[in-house]
Amino acid sequence: MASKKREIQLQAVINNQSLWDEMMQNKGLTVIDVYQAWCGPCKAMQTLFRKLKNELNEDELLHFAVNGTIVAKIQGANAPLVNQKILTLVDEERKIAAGEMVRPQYHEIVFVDSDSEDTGELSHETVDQIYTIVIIKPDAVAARKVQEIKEKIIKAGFVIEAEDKKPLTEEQVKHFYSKIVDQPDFEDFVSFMTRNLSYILVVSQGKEKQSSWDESEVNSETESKEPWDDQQEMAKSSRMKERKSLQQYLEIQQISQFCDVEENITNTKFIDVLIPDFKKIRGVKFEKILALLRPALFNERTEDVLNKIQDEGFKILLQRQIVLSEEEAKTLCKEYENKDYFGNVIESMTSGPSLALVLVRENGLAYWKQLIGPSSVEEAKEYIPESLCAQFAIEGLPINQLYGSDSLEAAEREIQYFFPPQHTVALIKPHVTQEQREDIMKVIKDTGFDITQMKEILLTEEEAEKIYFKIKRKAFYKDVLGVLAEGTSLVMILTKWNAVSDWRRLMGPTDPEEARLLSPDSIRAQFGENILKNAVHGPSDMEEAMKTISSMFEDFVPENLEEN
Ligand SMILES: Nc1ncnc2c1ncn2[C@@H]1O[C@H](COP(=O)(O)OP(=O)(O)OP(=O)(O)O)[C@@H](O)[C@H]1O
Repeated sequence: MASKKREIQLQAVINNQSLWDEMMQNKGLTVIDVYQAWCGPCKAMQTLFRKLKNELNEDELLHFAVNGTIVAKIQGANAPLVNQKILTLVDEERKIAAGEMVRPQYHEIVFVDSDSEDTGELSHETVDQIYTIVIIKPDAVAARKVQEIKEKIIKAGFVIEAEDKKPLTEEQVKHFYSKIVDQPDFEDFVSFMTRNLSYILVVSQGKEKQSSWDESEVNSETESKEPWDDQQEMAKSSRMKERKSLQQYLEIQQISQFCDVEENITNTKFIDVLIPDFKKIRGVKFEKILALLRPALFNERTEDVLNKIQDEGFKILLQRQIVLSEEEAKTLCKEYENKDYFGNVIESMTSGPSLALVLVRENGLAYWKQLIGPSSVEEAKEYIPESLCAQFAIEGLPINQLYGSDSLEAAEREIQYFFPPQHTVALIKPHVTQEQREDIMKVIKDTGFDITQMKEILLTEEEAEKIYFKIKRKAFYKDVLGVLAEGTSLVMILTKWNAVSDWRRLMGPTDPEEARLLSPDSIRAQFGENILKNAVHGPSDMEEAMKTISSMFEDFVPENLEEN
């Protein structure tokens, strides 16, 4: 570390174009601080720069533009973030100088005048958070490690801001793994990553100061000797640093072998390449709940209730009519078991079909509870007349005609119970382009399917038979084989309640011409060319689905399989 007393030239003032052009010729990393002389926080930033310059002792390195290209921008006097960014970039420059890494391809950041910045156009360039991206690798996804890894990350106090399960595109692999693109087997690696499902997590630090797993204490004595104005801020930042290495935590938990991690990301552009709508979804807590319209309400006012539910911003993911058994009714009416009318409640609950729904919305659990109101109609009418309980009360029935899960754990249990998952197979045929494949996979996910397994395969005659055994004797079978031999197909296991018939509905009629007439939103209508090149395939019943799954995915063990 440099002596604190060493005289250094901290900064050069740039106040005209030619000085700017000259500065942009600098070798290495240049930090450019744009500030107003009267601005308080900017003075604190100067202190931070002085400290970093002293500690790093890198006259050639401490800049924020690299070889004439602006590579990052931080808005506001956010000392910890600037500190972190500089340390990361300097570390990168050192590695490049030592030949340990190749210089990344920077995308130059364009500066615009403040008017256009006010429109928010550029706000995606930088963020006020430091993120870590975790890619759970395909073999770990196939081994169903995702849930365990996510739970551990959350338990350690980190926050999962966004997540997605998909095969990465070539561009995404090259972007995330830019540091290893020169390795000899990189092309094989790209092909492995693009043909299999990865799970992407964008993680932030969370608010906790010290998480339970972190036993390393910061030496506060050393820190208190630092004479800097903003030493409190710096000490806090360094304490955060102690606890925040997700990579370190994954290693301690012995799960780092399943993940690739990129830490200290302060530029959402990097994240956008992997999760394009990150800005929109970050921090948004979409929650799935089970809701129920009890028989009397279902019988009388279903449409009004469903409209109201959608007006309140809920998406109805799944719905089914179900006549409850006495035991099921007792479980769902537990809150009334001490009331003298409990017997009548159970009688009415089992008297006809209820409507079970899976609803999803931001903060869905709390929102639904508040929306439906109290459990008794009397209380609702007196205190919360706008609640659904009061508005949709049924004459002579004292209880809330709507039910909702009590907690997210209960919701998960109840959804599994009322909507047991089923597996089916989806095949995307070779004529479908990469771009169309991605569109189809998005439609599949948006319709509530989980893509549980996936493989890209050239369907030889022998492999094709595992899927098309039912039409082996048809006259057109040879033509089907011909279409499949034209290139690789994507074969997936899709999981969801009612997966077999819902997938067939989503595919649409066999002939795309007919599909465009009868079901214009279906996949075959949108992506099919003719009856042979009709984009996708799916089994016609459970038996065919299970037979295909067991022959195409030998290691796959179905989970919670529906018994019908
Ligand atoms: N009359 C036909 N002429 C040519 N090809 C056909 C004909 N009927 C079906 N096919 C092709 O054979 C595939 C399998 O036929 P099948 O009768 O099983 O169709 P499906 O059950 O409607 O659709 P899929 O099985 O593909 O989900 C179809 O997807 C289509 O590409």
